[in-house]
Amino acid sequence: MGYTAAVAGASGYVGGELLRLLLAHPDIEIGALTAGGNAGTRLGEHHPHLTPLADRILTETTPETLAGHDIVFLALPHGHSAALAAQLDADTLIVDCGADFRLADAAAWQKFYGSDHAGTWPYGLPELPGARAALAQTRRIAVPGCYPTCGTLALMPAFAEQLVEPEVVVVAASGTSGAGKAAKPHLIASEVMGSVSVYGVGGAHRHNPEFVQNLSAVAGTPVRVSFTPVLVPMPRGILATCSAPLKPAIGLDEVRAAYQRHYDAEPFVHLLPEGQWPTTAMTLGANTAAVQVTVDEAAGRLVAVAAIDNLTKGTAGGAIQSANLALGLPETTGLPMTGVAP
Ligand SMILES: NC(=O)C1=CN([C@@H]2O[C@H](COP(=O)(O)OP(=O)(O)OC[C@H]3O[C@@H](n4cnc5c(N)ncnc54)[C@H](OP(=O)(O)O)[C@@H]3O)[C@@H](O)[C@H]2O)C=CC1
Ligand SMILES: CC(=O)N[C@@H](CCC(=O)OP(=O)(O)O)C(=O)O
Repeated sequence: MGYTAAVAGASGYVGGELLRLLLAHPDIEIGALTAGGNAGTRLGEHHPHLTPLADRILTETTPETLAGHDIVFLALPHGHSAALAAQLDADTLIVDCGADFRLADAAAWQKFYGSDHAGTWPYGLPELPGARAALAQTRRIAVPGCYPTCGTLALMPAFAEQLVEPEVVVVAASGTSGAGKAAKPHLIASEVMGSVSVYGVGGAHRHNPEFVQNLSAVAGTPVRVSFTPVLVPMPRGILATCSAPLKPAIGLDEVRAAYQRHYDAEPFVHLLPEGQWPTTAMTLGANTAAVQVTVDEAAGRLVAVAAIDNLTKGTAGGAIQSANLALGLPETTGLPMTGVAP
């Protein structure tokens, strides 16, 4: 059976990546493509790489243009999803790539996003314990932030198997497409190109509460997270380096065995052979996460590193992976396992 999908925000980076992946999806046909100020323009003006769709005209983003599809992917700035979702059929599968429905803690939402909390939808990270069952029964999906996808996958087995204390440090480097295509003051090309910089330091980044939510749920106890994002001069990719104090008497063999138990059967999470470390390049354009873990004996810490493509596993690919589950399709349908190199 075939499904139709509308993409709202089709002129943006996430919209473009959704369309690249949907063009290869055997069960989903691409329907309406919408935008904001760029409504009325050709898709090819924004995504010249999407040749088969180049002459499609972007329409306005309204409940009417999005209605009548089986699936609606929302790739819009934060704050737009609730009003649109309220006017679409309850039967429509809505996959929100924005943050509006990710957090369960209304106070944390208010603190980090400064607006009223819209609500909470099932969280689209299928690798988390219990997530697949929730996604299989929902018509509403909140796609995770790209940093939390990467860092949570790096640390999940350590918390699921109680190997570490609930105190985490995450330093994650991202390419610039994570910020979207709209001009931002900290993304002036001549300054970004020749430098690496931190931002959102000291617990200020809005992905902090998302990390806390994910890791605390897995650990079954509140986890404190110190997260520092780093901007690097490349278009795509996130590399998260994460560490936490090991519980007494936990060694490398036990740590590796735990990661193997959790990830050996995961289609998109690749635990690398011992000694090989993730790079963003190995995940470029693929819906995969590359993960490695070791023990720093002198420091008494577990160190885990994960790499993803922020636009693929980090957003659009993860969104389609979760949508596949909600539609009852094989989870891997239409999603690339292989990247692009060099
Ligand atoms: N980039 C990433 O790596 C990730 C992004 N996300 C989230 O995905 C969403 C999309 O991000 P991204 O593609 O990077 O952002 P972009 O800035 O690249 O694209 C935003 C899209 O939304 C449209 N838009 C903007 N304002 C409005 C409006 N008022 N009404 C209707 N449409 C509007 C834009 O249309 P127009 O061209 O007409 O302005 C464009 O199509 C965001 O919520 C983002 O936080 C989530 C995880 C990772
Ligand atoms: C490099 C960069 O700027 N990255 C973005 C995160 C992208 C992401 O995951 O987006 P949302 O949580 O907004 O959906 C940022 O730090 O704001």
